[in-house]
Amino acid sequence: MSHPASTILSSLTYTPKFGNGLLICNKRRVLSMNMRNGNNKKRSEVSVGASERLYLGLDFGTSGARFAIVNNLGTIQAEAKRHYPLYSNGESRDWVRSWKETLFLLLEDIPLNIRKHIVSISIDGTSATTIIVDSDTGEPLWRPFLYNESCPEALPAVKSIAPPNHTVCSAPSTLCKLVSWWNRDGSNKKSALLLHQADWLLWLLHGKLGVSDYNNALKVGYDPEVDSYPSWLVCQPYYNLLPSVVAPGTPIACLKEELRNKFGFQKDCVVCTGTTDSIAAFLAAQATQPGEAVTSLGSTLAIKLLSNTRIEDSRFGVYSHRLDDKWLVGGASNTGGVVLRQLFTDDQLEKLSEQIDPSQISLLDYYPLPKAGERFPVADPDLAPRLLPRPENDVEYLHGILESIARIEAKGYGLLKELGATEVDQVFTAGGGAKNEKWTKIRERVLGLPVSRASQTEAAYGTALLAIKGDQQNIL
Ligand SMILES: Nc1ncnc2c1ncn2[C@@H]1O[C@H](COP(=O)(O)OP(=O)(O)O)[C@@H](O)[C@H]1O
Ligand SMILES: O=C(CO)[C@H](O)[C@H](O)COP(=O)(O)O
Repeated sequence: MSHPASTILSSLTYTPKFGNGLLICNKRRVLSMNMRNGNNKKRSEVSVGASERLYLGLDFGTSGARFAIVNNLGTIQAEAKRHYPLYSNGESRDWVRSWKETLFLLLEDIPLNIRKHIVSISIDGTSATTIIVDSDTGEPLWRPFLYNESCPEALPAVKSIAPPNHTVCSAPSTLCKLVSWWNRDGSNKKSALLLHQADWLLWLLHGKLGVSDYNNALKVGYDPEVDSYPSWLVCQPYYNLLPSVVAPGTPIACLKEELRNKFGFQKDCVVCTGTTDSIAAFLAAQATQPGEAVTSLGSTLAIKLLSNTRIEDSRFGVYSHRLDDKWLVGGASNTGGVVLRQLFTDDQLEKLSEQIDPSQISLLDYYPLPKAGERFPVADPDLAPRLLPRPENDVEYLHGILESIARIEAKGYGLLKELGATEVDQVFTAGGGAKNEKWTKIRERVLGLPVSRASQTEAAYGTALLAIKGDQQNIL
């Protein structure tokens, strides 16, 4: 069974290069948009060949969503990103409304002369972000469980049915979220269905309810090695809530007619299953050899190491996603950019980072977390943040935080080696932190490995590769 994007990666003969012209608009409109053409000059309108086929990848990350549009050579034609609008639903945030609005705003942001050339669409979302919906209408029955939300009260029940140290045996797992909802009084168990964030957003486009991919379904218990749910899960009373599962980048249906007519997409534009955001980042980096790894430095720190061996150990938050005949071994920490954003603006990060000497070891020893709770390389829902003592000098403070996050990254890769994964020999960086060259140097020193910025740092690019794969399957 091959991972859909791996054959795409091998067939890409063109390493896309692009300029960096940005069109910054006000908040209500697109946050930024790049439009390219083959020779990389930024244009207000990209000229598209009359018969050119374009591919749309949408990344729904932690802090915002982006799209990348590529041609069949992987050349970027357009990109844009938006922060999520803030809506509240009583005392909690209305994430579902934010995600849905952002999806259709991003579709509107695509220039019309590009939209009509898009023949395939895919979406990635944050892993284990879970929505329980009405199986008839697709409308959410409850608020979503976010990727980093823990349901420790469900852990004993999950541990009682799953094999020891299975991926689902961790409080933030999708299965713990499902069991937590199932055990709530008043849950409408009769017509309920579990979807992941990417599945639900894709359903808005194709209208076929109840389909997921084997990356998103990993943390509810799906086994990508045998391509089925395990028997210990099939016999559970909530089994019928689980979505059907296919490979990422599998065409599900054509874009709904009402959307085709509203936005001016191609008549036969297909909508394909997606993946998770850190796998999309791995696909974007186009790492193909065992030992190569991608660290996603987004709001969170997620590491993915291409390994010949599959490793699973929920005691440390380690699990493996399937990629072709190999495994993406890794985990996701709650540390990362979200802590930086709590303390500094992006401009401050840039100016303070310029003053850091990455060759100097920081003696400040922090564990930067946005709040209590860690998933990997320590799986502890009660682990407290450690960000004190704060020095007078913010350059010194930021240096200590960046170095402490690098130490967490190093601990993660060291743990994968101890557990038997292929040893890491090169790290590519994706996500917002990839632009910080001083941080890259600190990480090289702490990891003792070559660290570089991935050729494509946006997960949306990896998801656009899945859309290419879906178009090539011609199965609709
Ligand atoms: N120069 C920088 N150095 C380090 N981190 C940065 C820098 N600029 C932005 N970031 C961080 O990048 C993160 C956003 O990255 P992104 O990949 O968009 O996140 P996500 O997809 O998880 O929402 C923010 O948390 C921000 O703090
Ligand atoms: O941290 C996250 C959100 O950004 C996700 O948990 C991240 O996607 C890691 O999960 P996976 O390894 O399943 O992709």
